[in-house]
Amino acid sequence: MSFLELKNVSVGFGPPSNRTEVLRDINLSVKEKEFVAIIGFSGAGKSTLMSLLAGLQDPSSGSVSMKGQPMNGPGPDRGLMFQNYSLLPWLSVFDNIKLAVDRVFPQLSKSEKAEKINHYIEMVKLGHAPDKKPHELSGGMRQRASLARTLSLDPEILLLDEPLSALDALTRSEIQDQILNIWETDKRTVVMITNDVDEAVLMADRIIPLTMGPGATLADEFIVNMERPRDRHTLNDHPEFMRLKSEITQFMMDLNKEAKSLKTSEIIPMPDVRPKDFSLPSATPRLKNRRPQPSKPKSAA
Ligand SMILES: Nc1ncnc2c1ncn2[C@@H]1O[C@H](COP(=O)(O)OP(=O)(O)OP(=O)(O)O)[C@@H](O)[C@H]1O
Repeated sequence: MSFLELKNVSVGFGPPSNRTEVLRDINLSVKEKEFVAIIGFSGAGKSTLMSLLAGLQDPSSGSVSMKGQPMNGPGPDRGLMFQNYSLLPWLSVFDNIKLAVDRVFPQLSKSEKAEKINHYIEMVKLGHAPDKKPHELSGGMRQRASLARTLSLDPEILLLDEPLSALDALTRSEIQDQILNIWETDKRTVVMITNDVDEAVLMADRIIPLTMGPGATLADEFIVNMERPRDRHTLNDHPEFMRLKSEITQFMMDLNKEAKSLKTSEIIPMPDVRPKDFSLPSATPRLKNRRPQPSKPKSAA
């Protein structure tokens, strides 16, 4: 049985007379403890797909299920992490996480909650900053606080929606390593959306491209057959990394080219309409009068 499953799912927005089908005929089956990356271009429908997996969006047709049960709205068993950190600005790192822990684990004592919160703060290496407010943190630290909050809910599946795309390359690598460490130690199921081929190959077991929208669907998957833990320092020389990177990049470029050629073939022929001449007969002399006219040379008497 699949842990998470989408069957023939389509999602459309707008009234029937002006409907846009964003996702069409999506089939996805994620196994428990698997790390799946979905890669796609901006605007393809990646966030819509993530909202479906989180239970924030209902499919227009088809079914979404987790552990064999139909998905009914969002729940703490699915930990969602976005590109924007969504921390409450007036609360410290500790209190931002506490807010979530209070909600999901009301039965825990105060000290049990504090232990749990501190455990995840340490895990994401923010042990020096539990009392800091979001505006006192760097982007990477905010994203780590957001990761700690997501993890503190003990979700069965982590849904990561381009969580690192706003970060600089070094911070991004650091948090990638932390996510991988957590995934390797805790062995949770992860679905991550990214637009970065290197990131997908470094982290995932399988990479599934999302085609260009409207009517985006999942293309054939690429299996990442590389031993773990993967060493980012030697990755660029790994033949499997090089092969996958080149094949996936080529596939995505072909998707882009195909989408562009579809768009240009959709040009609607327009009637040959010429604009009417609205100029006033008096306009030219009036304009002329604004400029000082050069005085005419006096003719010799
Ligand atoms: N609630 C909505 N109502 C109408 N259209 C929507 C809605 N949500 C998304 N869309 C449209 O669906 C398409 C896909 O949006 P989505 O945010 O899923 O793309 P994306 O791949 O995540 O983009 P990006 O990478 O730029 O965030 C867009 O054209 C968007 O305008």
